[in-house]
Amino acid sequence: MSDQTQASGPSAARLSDRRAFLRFLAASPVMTPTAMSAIAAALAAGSSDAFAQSYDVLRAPQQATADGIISAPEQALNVFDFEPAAKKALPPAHYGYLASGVDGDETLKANHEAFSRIRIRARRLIDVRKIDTSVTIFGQKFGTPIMLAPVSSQGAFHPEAEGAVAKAAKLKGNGMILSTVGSTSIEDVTEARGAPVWYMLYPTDDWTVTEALVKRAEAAGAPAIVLTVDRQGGRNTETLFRLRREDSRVCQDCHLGGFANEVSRKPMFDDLDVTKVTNLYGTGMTWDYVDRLRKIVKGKLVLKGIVTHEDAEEALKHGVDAIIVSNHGGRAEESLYPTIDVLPEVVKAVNGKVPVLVDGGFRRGTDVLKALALGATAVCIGRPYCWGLAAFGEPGVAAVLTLMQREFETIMKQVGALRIEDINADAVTRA
Ligand SMILES: Cc1cc2nc3c(=O)[nH]c(=O)nc-3n(C[C@H](O)[C@H](O)[C@H](O)COP(=O)(O)O)c2cc1C
Ligand SMILES: CCCCCCC(=O)C(=O)O
Repeated sequence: MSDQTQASGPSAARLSDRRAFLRFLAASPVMTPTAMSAIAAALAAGSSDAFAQSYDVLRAPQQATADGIISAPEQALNVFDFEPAAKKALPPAHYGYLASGVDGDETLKANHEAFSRIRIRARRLIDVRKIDTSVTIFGQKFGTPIMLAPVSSQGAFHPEAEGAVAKAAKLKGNGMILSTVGSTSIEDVTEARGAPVWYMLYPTDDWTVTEALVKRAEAAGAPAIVLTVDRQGGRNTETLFRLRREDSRVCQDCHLGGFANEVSRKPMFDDLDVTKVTNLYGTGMTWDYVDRLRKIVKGKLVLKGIVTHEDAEEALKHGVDAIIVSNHGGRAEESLYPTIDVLPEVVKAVNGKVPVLVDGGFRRGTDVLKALALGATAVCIGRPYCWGLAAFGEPGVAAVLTLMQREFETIMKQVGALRIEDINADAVTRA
């Protein structure tokens, strides 16, 4: 039996109730209906060790990936398994958009690699049978500190786009941030999530348009407006351009008609006059813009893209309610520090005054634990849930969220943390 399965539930020997055992197995993302029936049959036959007998059945779907690419979400061992499946499912240009960093993708790679330089310190002899992974941010309670980062144009990954993501997030209790340039309106996403979502704002160069976006998001119940501030200078998405060489037709179809046309195809711009919008990213934006926004945002104002203590201090002076430490998943600048490495300086500067979230390269439950130990209130993931979406729609997203949450719960128990508040700096050390 895998350590992962063992850590996630009671062993068969301790299970007196067959139905509870089956419920536990059914919750596994690697479980299929066929495997379930075989295990149920083994149990009904009074097998002395049905769990051990059923193990081969449980693993069978994973062995069935002839080309090494999963063909069903339950075959996945971890979130990385979804990336090749997404690549297989998508046109090269769409996969290239998702996969791309900037220039040689150095920041993108560094974000995840940095986690291996942080080691975990585990405490022993703590009763970890019952743990609580919930977090409350701005009065909103989530079942997990793993939130979904804003990712634009999810219709390029799956026809159900952000709607499928929101349904999976509802199922798994994850908070969600919708991009300005999402393929789905905030009203539809809120309905699918069954709770308000945060709204990520790109600062268009037409204030009337920007103001209308904020008003619409707030009318839909968004408790937070997340201003992204890390795209002011432009970028070179080389990986995307390389893959587009294989697939130029798709991109020409999508991007015909220039920037205003491209923006107007996104539902959040419905009924807005976008003819004056030439830029989304606030090339001329300064802290005055944050002040201006602060005046019109009725709820919480969050800055996404902060990577230095200087800017974190400035953000506090300008009345910002939370910070997301982010380098846009390595899509903003080449050669940046990994976000997990700059998180401590931001946390120190903020000194507990506002929540600090972080994203970039989170792929494992241990990555999440490390960030919380370094002072993050929550973390966000971007590409992993889009891999799940692209490959399998809503069930794919749900499986990604389940796998990351399960790994996180396992490591919480292993280090002896019963609640999120128990995870502190003692849990990590530099390798
Ligand atoms: C395809 C794609 C589109 C994105 N679109 C947006 C966006 O519209 N607004 C934004 O603030 N960040 C956007 N991001 C960045 C994510 O919010 C997040 O910072 C990043 O994906 C986190 O890194 P990860 O993908 O390694 O988890 C995008 C990222 C990707 C991969
Ligand atoms: C008009 C669509 C542009 C979307 C840019 C979204 C983004 O932030 C990204 O990283 O890509």
